[in-house]
Amino acid sequence: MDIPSNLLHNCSINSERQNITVLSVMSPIGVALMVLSFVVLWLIGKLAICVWWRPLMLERELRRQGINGPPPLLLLGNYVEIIRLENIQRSIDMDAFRHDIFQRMLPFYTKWCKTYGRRFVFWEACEPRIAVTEPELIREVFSSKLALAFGKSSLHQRCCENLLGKGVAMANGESWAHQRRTIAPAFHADKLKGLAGIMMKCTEQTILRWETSLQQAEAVGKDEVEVEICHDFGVLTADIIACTEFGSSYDKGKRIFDLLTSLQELTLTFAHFVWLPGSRFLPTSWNRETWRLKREMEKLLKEIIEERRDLLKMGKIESYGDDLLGLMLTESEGGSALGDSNHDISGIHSKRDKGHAAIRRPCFTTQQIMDECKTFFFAGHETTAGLLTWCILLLAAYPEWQEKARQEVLEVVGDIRHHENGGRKQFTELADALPKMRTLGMIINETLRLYPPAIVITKYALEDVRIGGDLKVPRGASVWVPVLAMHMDSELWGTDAHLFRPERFQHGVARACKHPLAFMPFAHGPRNCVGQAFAVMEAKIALSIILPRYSFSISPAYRHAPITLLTLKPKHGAQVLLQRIRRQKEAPSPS
Ligand code: HEM
Repeated sequence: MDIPSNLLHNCSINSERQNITVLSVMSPIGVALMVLSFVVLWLIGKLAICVWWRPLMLERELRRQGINGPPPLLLLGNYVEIIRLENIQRSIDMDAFRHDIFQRMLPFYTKWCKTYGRRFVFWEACEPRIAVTEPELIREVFSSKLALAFGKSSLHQRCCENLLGKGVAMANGESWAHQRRTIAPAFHADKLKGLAGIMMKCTEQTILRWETSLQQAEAVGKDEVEVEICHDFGVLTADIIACTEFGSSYDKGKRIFDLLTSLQELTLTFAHFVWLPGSRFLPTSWNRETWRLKREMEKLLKEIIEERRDLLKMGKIESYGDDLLGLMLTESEGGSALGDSNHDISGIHSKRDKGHAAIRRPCFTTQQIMDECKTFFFAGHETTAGLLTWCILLLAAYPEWQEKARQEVLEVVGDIRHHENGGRKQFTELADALPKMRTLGMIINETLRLYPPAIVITKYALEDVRIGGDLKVPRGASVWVPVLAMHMDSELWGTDAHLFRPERFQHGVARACKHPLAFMPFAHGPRNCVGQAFAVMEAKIALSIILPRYSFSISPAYRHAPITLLTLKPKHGAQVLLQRIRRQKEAPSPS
């Protein structure tokens, strides 16, 4: 049927008039309210998907595969139970310097393992973690093949946002691959040798402080003094990383690290609230203090970066230098101070790599350089301080190993204080001699086995991943590897797994236990610790300077109570008694 055109015209005029009337009737406040309610509804919908719908789907998927676990609470997951069990353990000290600390450190794991088997799921807020201990599965998760499929979860990233920003340790996918390629060569053996001098000088500073205390004790007729090495090694490793990162800009670098330390303390205190959606945007006193510290720290970092750029522009320096900052600055301008950046992670080829050389090497922005600087400080400071602390505590408890290590150092490099005027040659000689210190290497490995600074490693699935043929890790779930449990597993290490026996490493790491990958203090694969060689070199240098000069025994004040505060630490500090070693035939000083 034909509709007369004038009728249609009249109709459309009428509806337009109605629309205009509706809109003109609504006040601006009404429009704003309407928009606001849409936004609120959208936010509620999004929140419901994140905290309820998606976790529900993940839980169903895992249950379908026969992976069960303790029932999670909405929003909190199993946090309440985890914290409750941890608090019980933390409130008591151990009765002796025993090393079976696994039950103490991961009480919830031991409990749920018994109920649900070794492969089970638990929830940190809205994120499921699948506990996995089969070495072959772990090998696959750490492999190059899956390096881009696993990464860091958003909860993890939120937790560390103020400390690490989007640096390599928190990056995912292609962004991670680029950052890793760029920084990895800075940690290669040839570059590290050049840092031996800094490591020696910083250790000398620590020793100077001990000397002052010893002289005061000797003045009142005592021949030993108590030192708290957890603090002292914290200062030492912070000094080393500040010098190696910023070189000549050390003073400002030190101030930055003080700010970062305060930021870390704040973050740790309030870490339990990070799962609350939006909590980090609220103007609470904690957030305001965090923002202030972050602003001040980034201002200083920018100043250091700009100063270095200006010096080069004015021709006062020939290159950006070979401290870590210098290497990254060269890269930021498209240079190649870091050389061919494909070493460590060969086998990972992102989509962009193929054929696009220009895209393959995008430059670092100033923000990225700042985030990398923060990352090196955090990743490289407490971890190595922990290694040194536990190592000296163990040597204090096992004097026969202390003496073996001392004799080895004396045989390989002698008492290093006699070469203080040796200059650069002496530093490279020391760096070259480090691999010969095999006993020290075995002691360091055994320390890292019993007291690994990172007691768990979590790998978040950025896409659906199938591992071991039978396990599908859905996107949004994580594989959770209890490193400490693997290191203490008597099936892998034998019935003496809980004992300090450095000799188990005498034929190398691969033959120390039944599976070559069961020892993983630095993780494995392309996303392992980029600073591994740096850390071992630092520890060996510090020990080879300290051991020939002093002997250690455990102080009666020491209470054995390991806890995790980012890394594994002694809760009440690490008090040892320090005594000067007087050798009968002191070699004459070359000076
Ligand atoms: C005893 C000392 C150290 C231990 C036990 C250790 C352990 C680890 C572990 C287990 C990881 C993997 C973490 C994960 O995937 O969740 C890691 C990553 C990392 N470590 Fe270390 N670390 C140590 C020292 C250092 C040092 C000295 C530096 C730098 C100066 C450093 C820089 C890094 C960086 C940048 C990453 C992230 C690598 C990436 O995601 O590609 N670490 N470390």
